[in-house]
Amino acid sequence: MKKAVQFGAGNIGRGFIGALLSQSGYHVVFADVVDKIIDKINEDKTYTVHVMDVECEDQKIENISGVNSTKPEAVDEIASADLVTTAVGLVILPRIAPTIAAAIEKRMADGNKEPMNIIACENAIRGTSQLKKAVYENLSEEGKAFADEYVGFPDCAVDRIVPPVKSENFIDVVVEEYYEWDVERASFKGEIPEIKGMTLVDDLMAYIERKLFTLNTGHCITSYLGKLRGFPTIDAAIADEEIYDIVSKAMKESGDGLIKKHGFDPEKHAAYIKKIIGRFKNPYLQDDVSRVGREPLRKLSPTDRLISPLTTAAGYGLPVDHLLVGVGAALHYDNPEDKQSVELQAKIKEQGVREAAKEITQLTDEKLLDAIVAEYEKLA
Ligand SMILES: NC(=O)C1=CN([C@@H]2O[C@H](COP(=O)(O)OP(=O)(O)OC[C@H]3O[C@@H](n4cnc5c(N)ncnc54)[C@H](O)[C@@H]3O)[C@@H](O)[C@H]2O)C=CC1
Ligand SMILES: O=P(O)(O)OC[C@H]1O[C@](O)(CO)[C@@H](O)[C@@H]1O
Repeated sequence: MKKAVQFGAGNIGRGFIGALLSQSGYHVVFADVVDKIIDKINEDKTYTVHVMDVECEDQKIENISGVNSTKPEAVDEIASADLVTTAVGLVILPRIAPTIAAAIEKRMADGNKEPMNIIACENAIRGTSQLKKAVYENLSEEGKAFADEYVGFPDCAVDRIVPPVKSENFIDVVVEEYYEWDVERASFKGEIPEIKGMTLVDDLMAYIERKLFTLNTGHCITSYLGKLRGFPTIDAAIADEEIYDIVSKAMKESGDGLIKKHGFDPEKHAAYIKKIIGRFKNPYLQDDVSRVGREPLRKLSPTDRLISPLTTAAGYGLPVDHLLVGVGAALHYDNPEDKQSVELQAKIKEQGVREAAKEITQLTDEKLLDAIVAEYEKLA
């Protein structure tokens, strides 16, 4: 049986990627830092994915085990794996890189020339490439040459909404029915693995931007406006007519930029937006606005879901009024439990909103910055 190591036994690890791999005939080793989860996986050897949507279904996930990712056993598991996937969060990738590098060195020492592929399933532009860079920083020169030949690093886009939902068994997960996992065909080494639900694509950047700058753009604007108006969850926020109006128009503005940039079909893109807003309304997910808005500094960075669509659309001379409202709302995000939100609010207090926004977004267009400040002030 083929073996996959899934770094991160969290929502996406258990509710999406690990589940698909197990359903595709892999033994899945979950590598995490939380022993409680690892121990439970090893004890039960199964958990349930509750698909809760228009149609509901329970899926039993089997052929699984767990390992603490910081222990030497994790290196051994990777050294004998066919596939490694991650869903740990972008900031964690550099922390798992030394373990992956050690496993590649071990494969080389063992003379194991079977190809292995590593895919980072994170919300980011080319997350796998970022992981590869960190792994190579930890490899010897021989290790790098070995990895060049036998280790593939395909980038991907991942789309499934999996919020943490309390259930009787804490390793069970609640997911929406929809999922999309687009992986760059050209970067695989060896035979491309057959995985149910994985779509091979050639123009990955278009897929990443389509997902990140449609779903994630609309989702985070819903969360920031929802938080400002006291809505606890995404479905409650999107039910507010004004929020719905701003979010759908912001997604359209982002979409118009994407259509110009990637040549998407406008009708199909409008249908894609409509489908996503329908997903935000799923009442079973009870998705907390603070989860979706988490880490606002990352979300306000130049290449992420708020600023990149803004600069793309503005670059084509297209309207960006509702994206600007989204940025203004994000700057208001105030959650004492979120380190980045605390840092954001401290920066605004210290430097004023214009200077803080300029530093965080790295925008140089003075008119856009003026408009962001105006939206921020309107929302105050
Ligand atoms: N939850 C969602 O709906 C979606 C999340 N994503 C992305 O997937 C990634 C994971 O998100 P979630 O699953 O929601 O987060 P999560 O917080 O539920 O899971 C992350 C897991 O990584 C583990 N972890 C932390 N440090 C680790 C380390 N050094 N080694 C191994 N495991 C470690 C944590 O203990 C946790 O179990 C993020 O990049 C997120 O942006 C992408 C699409 C959907
Ligand atoms: O995981 P991030 O990047 O913090 O953002 C949360 C977003 O990711 C998702 O979990 C899935 O794409 C969305 O639910 C949400 O828009």
